[in-house]
Amino acid sequence: MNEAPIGFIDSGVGGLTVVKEALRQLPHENVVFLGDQARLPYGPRPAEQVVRFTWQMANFMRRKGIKMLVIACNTATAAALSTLKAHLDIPVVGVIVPGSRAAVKATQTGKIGVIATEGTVRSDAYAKALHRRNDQLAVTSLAAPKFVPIVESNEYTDPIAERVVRETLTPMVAAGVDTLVMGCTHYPLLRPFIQQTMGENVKLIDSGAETVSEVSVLLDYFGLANDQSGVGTRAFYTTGHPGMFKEIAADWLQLDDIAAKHADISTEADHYVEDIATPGQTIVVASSNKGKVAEIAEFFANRGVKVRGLADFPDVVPVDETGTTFQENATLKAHGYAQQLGLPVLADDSGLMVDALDGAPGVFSARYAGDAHNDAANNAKLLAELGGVPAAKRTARFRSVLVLAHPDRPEDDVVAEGSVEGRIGTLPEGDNGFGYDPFFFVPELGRTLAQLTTDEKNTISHRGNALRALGQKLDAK
Ligand SMILES: O=P(O)(O)OP(=O)(O)OP(=O)(O)OC[C@H]1O[C@@H](n2cnc3c(O)ncnc32)[C@H](O)[C@@H]1O
Ligand SMILES: [Mg+2]
Repeated sequence: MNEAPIGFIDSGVGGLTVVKEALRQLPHENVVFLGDQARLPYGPRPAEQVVRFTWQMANFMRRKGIKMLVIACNTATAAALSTLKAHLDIPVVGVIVPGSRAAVKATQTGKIGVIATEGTVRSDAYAKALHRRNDQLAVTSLAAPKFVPIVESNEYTDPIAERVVRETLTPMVAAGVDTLVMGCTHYPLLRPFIQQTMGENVKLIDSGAETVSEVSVLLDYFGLANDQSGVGTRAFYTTGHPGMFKEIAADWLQLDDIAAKHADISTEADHYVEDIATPGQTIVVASSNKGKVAEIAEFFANRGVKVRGLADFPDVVPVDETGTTFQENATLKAHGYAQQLGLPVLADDSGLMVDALDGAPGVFSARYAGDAHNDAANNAKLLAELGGVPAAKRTARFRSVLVLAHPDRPEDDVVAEGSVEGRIGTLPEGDNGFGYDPFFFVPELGRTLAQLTTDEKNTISHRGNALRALGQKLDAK
């Protein structure tokens, strides 16, 4: 029995048509889905770029500890399946072969139609796969570039969708096929209009649904099935906005409690990398600041890595921050604790730099008012120092420098930094975060850092930016 999840990746929500089928055919399996909505459509993009985007999705999924990867996207299958299969040591399944196999089985007249994105049509992947099975088949391929945007904008039941489908499929109707492959996982959402246009006698092939039957066979073949009783876990990620994603997902999957999360995959390697941090791995963060540890833990949770703070090591001797720069202090902390614990350690030294105060409190941010970590006293002192300074002159930034140190390779530090620009307010706003967050106003968001969730704060904060930079450096190593 294997409890690891199956990963499904797509350029957008289309892959959900495959997930829907997986939930029906394989209810015990744990499922992770990622849609790259921020960069769709994939169809018109050059194949070389689709390969890079697909690797970023695959590397994100590897961090989730998946046991099998399903490329629930025809464009990505056509461009990237062979390279992913060649490098990954888990089974990788694309949607084109299962779709072709079903079409060969279904046709009576040998006339098969394929509708797909420009990229898939250009690759000729379906015609090749069909002809490999039977070179007598007459295959008509047609690009339907307008279908994906209609589905992604949640207009797939509108009259306008019906008109677009009718107009696009005119040449396909004229071709007189008896079987039509929906060669893009978005298209099954338009199925009623496609069937109506093609006529009741034309058999529609849902490549995604066929793929799940293949997944099911492979799970048994490789002994990877999950026999747990009850329904498996489902995790949904989108690189776009979770709001619209949830609407379509809830409608299509008929689930009302969909928790969709934003995923940032821009820092994932766009090629094969060997050392992906895998679930179960633990990182020790050299900090006794709970807020800081929570933010770093949230960042790594998205990558399946567990974070432990110094609170988990009560016997450790505190390391003094005697440096004059963030980097010196972060280095002192990372090495001091790595030596004591004999484990790789990540340290953050960070602080607030206010322009009107010549960069203060800077490295002294934690102990600005004297006692270390008295947030209320630090904030009171900050306000007093800025008394009378007008809003426009209250510009400031947070900076974070991260140092990752290895106990046995002290010369091998990985250093990364990040910052975020903002303005110091006059009244505290919000209850989240820590330190100076309630006074740190981010103009683009119209909110303070204390009004954001941990996840939201990480997407823009100095620490989030530093963590993403660190991830990139580790992947490049
Ligand atoms: O040294 P460790 O144990 O990691 O915890 P610390 O809080 O002492 O951490 P620093 O020495 O790096 O001091 C950073 C201080 O800067 C401020 N600060 C840093 N990042 C912040 C953030 O994201 N939000 C609000 N204040 C922050 C806050 O006052 C922190 O105590
Ligand atoms: Mg400190």
